[in-house]
Amino acid sequence: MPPAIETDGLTKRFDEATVVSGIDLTVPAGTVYGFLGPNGAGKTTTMRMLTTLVRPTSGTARVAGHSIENREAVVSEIGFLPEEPPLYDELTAREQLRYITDLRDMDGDDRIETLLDRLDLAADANERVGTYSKGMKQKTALIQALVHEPSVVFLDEPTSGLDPRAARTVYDLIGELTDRGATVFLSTHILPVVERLADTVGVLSDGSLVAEDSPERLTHRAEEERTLEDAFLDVTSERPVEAQ
Ligand SMILES: Nc1ncnc2c1ncn2[C@@H]1O[C@H](COP(=O)(O)OP(=O)(O)OP(=O)(O)O)[C@@H](O)[C@H]1O
Repeated sequence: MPPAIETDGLTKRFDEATVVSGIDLTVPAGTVYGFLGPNGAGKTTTMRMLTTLVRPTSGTARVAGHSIENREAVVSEIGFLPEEPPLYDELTAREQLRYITDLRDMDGDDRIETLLDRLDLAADANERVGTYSKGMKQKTALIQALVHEPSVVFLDEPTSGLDPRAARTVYDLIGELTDRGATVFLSTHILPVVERLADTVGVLSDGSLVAEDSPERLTHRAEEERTLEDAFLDVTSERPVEAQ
């Protein structure tokens, strides 16, 4: 089976600034890739290239077997929960989600109801999105990213604004996605979650991939027992953590 995501020298420059610099990464199908990096490292820009929202300056990538040049083919295979999800304030959650399944020309009503139930949003799903709390909007956007059962899912801080119960449901959903063979590209600053869920962790710093390994190997690289947070601080700093 071809990798779910494969990049070759993926690079993005904005004017003079290189914000993503020659990234080579491979994500096998059916796995969770934890994508870490300090603020401004280039994670969102990388995700925007992989989801065809921004064109790379150079380099290439394939997602779900399609070149990212082929926007329509990639978009048909992926789900994306961006940092600032696109929702229509004047629609209800149910209308918003039906709009998405209609756009994708699918009969998704059962799946919409199942996900609304799972995320405890069913009772409010006929209220307008504009009246929702941050967490309720996040739940709506998350369902929007998953409703069409995509084979590759990009999640940018999926539990942002969610209460602990809803966050737990999201982690369960991520596990269910990979159980059925889907791939999850997960960007978050919540390192214990990455430690628990990710098969592979990639750390981006100043636009470059500075470390890539399993969470276990990243945390056991040094002699003594470390957390993923220690490893993260180490590979994203000029000096090793121990020397500070
Ligand atoms: N459209 C743009 N024009 C110019 N610079 C941009 C643009 N988009 C992003 N950048 C710059 O690219 C760099 C990387 O931004 P990006 O949003 O990809 O980082 P990030 O790793 O997602 O950060 P965070 O963890 O804070 O969300 C930043 O310096 C940002 O200012």
